[in-house]
Amino acid sequence: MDTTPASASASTAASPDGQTGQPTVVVCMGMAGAGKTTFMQRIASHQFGKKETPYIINLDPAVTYSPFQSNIDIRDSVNYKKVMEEYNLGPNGGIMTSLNLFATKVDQVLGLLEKRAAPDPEDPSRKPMKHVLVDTPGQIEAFVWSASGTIFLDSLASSFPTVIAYVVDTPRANSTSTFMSNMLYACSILYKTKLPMIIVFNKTDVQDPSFVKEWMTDFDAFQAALDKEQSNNAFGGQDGVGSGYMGSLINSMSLMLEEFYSHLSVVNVSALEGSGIDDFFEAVKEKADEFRRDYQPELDRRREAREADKKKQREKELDKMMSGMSMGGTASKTAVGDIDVEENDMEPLSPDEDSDDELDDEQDREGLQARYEASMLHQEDSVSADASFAKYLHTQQG
Ligand SMILES: Nc1nc2c(ncn2[C@@H]2O[C@H](COP(=O)(O)OP(=O)(O)OP(=O)(O)O)[C@@H](O)[C@H]2O)c(=O)[nH]1
Repeated sequence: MDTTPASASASTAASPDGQTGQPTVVVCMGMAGAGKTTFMQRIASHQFGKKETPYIINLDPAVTYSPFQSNIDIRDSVNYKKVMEEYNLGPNGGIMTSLNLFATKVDQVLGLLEKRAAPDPEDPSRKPMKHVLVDTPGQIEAFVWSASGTIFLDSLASSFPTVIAYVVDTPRANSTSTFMSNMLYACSILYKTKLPMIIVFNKTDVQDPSFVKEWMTDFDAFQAALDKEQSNNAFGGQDGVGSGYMGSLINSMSLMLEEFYSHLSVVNVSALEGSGIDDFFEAVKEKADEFRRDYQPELDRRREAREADKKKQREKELDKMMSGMSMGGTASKTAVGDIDVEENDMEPLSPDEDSDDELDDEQDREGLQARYEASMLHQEDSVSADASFAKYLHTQQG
């Protein structure tokens, strides 16, 4: 599905200071209980403390208590409990269906964001927002692997630099196997979303995070930890068979993940105590630059490819139509000619007149082709005008 909004090119628009002047969207993800909501609250209050009012979006329909006020909250539009009742769904199905229902409003969400990101003519002193913070459901799969999650992420990324903050529960990642599971999960999110990622090791007030850096940069250190766990029979299995298999699997995966690690930013924070938040925003800045440098051209390339495909398709249809017309033209001319001759009592055409007619036919064809192309162009103009108008309406409504 093409979710590229009309404003896609806005992401490269530069402000007078040479910066793009656009807010960066930070999408917080993480397994249930990793501390996403606490982290969201912490980064939001950090921004308020710097007099940089963030724009907050909550996409978790099932959250019962939110310690911060959201500018856009899925719960204002969709009643998760009613969705479960009406569609006879369990919790995960309820979240996915609520997200699907809310995805129909993605244009409105973008309209509101764009309105808020643009200067306000009525209040020229208003500071442009720097960050849009998005909270997502703890059931990551319901968001990342659902159509609606893709629609939200693609739409945001086609309008603003967008980065993923993947929050990890550090105390629960201190064994090689849980660490590896977390990293594989993060890797699959990166692979699916194709967006720059920051891994946020949270709860560092209760777990020293130094092992993280060691395991991610030093293969021997990871190997040593793995051997230690294996010798304690941490992976189970009889006569060491299970542990041997797990050990070598984790070992090969850690080699495979080396490339993944090299593309990540890693920060250690305590959402509860507030440490590491400056480092986090430094990483966001870096990743936003990376988005503009590496991801934006790819997004633009994909959009251009889609447009080239559409153009090719139109040309194909035009060719089909023209060849249909030339066949139909001959057939109908014969038929009409026959009737004309009979009904109007006209003389049959002389060979000379016939060849003149072929020439006229050719000119007609060229003229028709030109008119068709012109009308297609006009249609394109009116489509983009419609899109701009729709966008304008959204911003007016917002
Ligand atoms: N010690 C400590 N506890 C934390 C930290 N961050 C979050 N917690 C605790 O971890 C628990 C889960 O935190 P939440 O913020 O609700 O986690 P979540 O990822 O939003 O959870 P879901 O809403 O279930 O997806 C809570 O008891 C928090 O107080 C931290 O930095 N340090």
